[in-house]
Amino acid sequence: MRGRTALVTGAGTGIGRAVALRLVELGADVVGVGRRPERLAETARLAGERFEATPLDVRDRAAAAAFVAGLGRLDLLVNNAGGQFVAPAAGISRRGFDAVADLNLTALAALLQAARAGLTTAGGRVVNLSLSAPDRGIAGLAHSAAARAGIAALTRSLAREWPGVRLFCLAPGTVLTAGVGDELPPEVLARIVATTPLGRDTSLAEVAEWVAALGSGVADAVSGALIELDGGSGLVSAASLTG
Ligand SMILES: CCCCC/C=C/C(=O)SCCNC(=O)CCNC(=O)[C@H](O)C(C)(C)COP(=O)(O)OP(=O)(O)OC[C@H]1O[C@@H](n2cnc3c(N)ncnc32)[C@H](O)[C@@H]1OP(=O)(O)O
Ligand SMILES: NC(=O)C1=CN([C@@H]2O[C@H](COP(=O)(O)OP(=O)(O)OC[C@H]3O[C@@H](n4cnc5c(N)ncnc54)[C@H](OP(=O)(O)O)[C@@H]3O)[C@@H](O)[C@H]2O)C=CC1
Repeated sequence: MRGRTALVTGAGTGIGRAVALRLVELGADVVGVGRRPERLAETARLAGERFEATPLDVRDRAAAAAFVAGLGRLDLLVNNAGGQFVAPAAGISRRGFDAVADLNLTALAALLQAARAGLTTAGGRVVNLSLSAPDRGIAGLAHSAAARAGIAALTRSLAREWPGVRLFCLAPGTVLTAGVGDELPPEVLARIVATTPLGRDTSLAEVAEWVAALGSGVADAVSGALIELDGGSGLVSAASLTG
């Protein structure tokens, strides 16, 4: 990855931080964004001088577009920033649905649009983070599942439209980050992991390694693919977070 520039959204915590650190380790120059400067500063401390942090809310269209345009050539874009709240569909208000759809799909699409010129110039690669089995439905995450299924469709569509740019949709199952721990009680996480065919979660290091591999060109014969990094959980039955 030496000599290549990568942009990682949500680089201050969890998966985003692990991805940023792995890319730096492999020689890339990494730009990391997120809303909380103190979280990004911690990633910067761990990563060293080839990591540059910029506080940015990806939902702020004007700021995000200006920032991405300023980067110029872009070899790798990792759209990792995302999240949601768990609620039955009947308990999700219009604002709640819009907030989750915007963060996880519409803002991501806008960032891709802004990055198109830089990615095309570089013959770049894109890894869009999603969730395992969104197209099979997730009880308790109707808004997020809809948005994440949209990411897979967006990834395929752009793979058809943007010649020379490779796009991947990487969909982890359960990755035991602090973020997921804040959203889901341990018993729910344990139940999901236990019903996974491989009987295990997906580690941060595994997600980071997949992003690095896809970003480095190992899968250059592929574009538009949905890769479910979930121990097979999506094959058995779609998850239910409501019991
Ligand atoms: C097999 C699958 C396993 C699952 C694996 C998933 C893992 C992960 O995703 S790990 C990442 C964990 N972190 C997160 O998910 C982030 C946590 N969530 C948030 O940061 C926020 O909820 C948000 C960014 C998604 C939305 O924030 P914001 O735009 O600031 O929204 P507001 O607080 O202003 O609220 C807007 C709207 O939404 C309603 N709302 C918020 N929380 C809930 C809730 N728990 N239940 C129902 N509704 C909620 C809120 O009330 C507002 O609506 P109105 O009241 O109508 O104004
Ligand atoms: N952990 C898991 O089991 C799974 C996670 N995922 C997805 O992987 C991604 C990372 O998850 P994980 O690391 O576990 O969770 P985190 O909550 O730790 O990561 C989310 C990151 O996104 C950033 N972020 C959120 N909103 C914005 C915004 N508006 N602008 C810029 N950055 C933002 C957050 O930083 P800040 O708040 O400072 O802005 C944070 O660094 C998410 O998209 C998540 O949904 C998918 C499947 C499973």
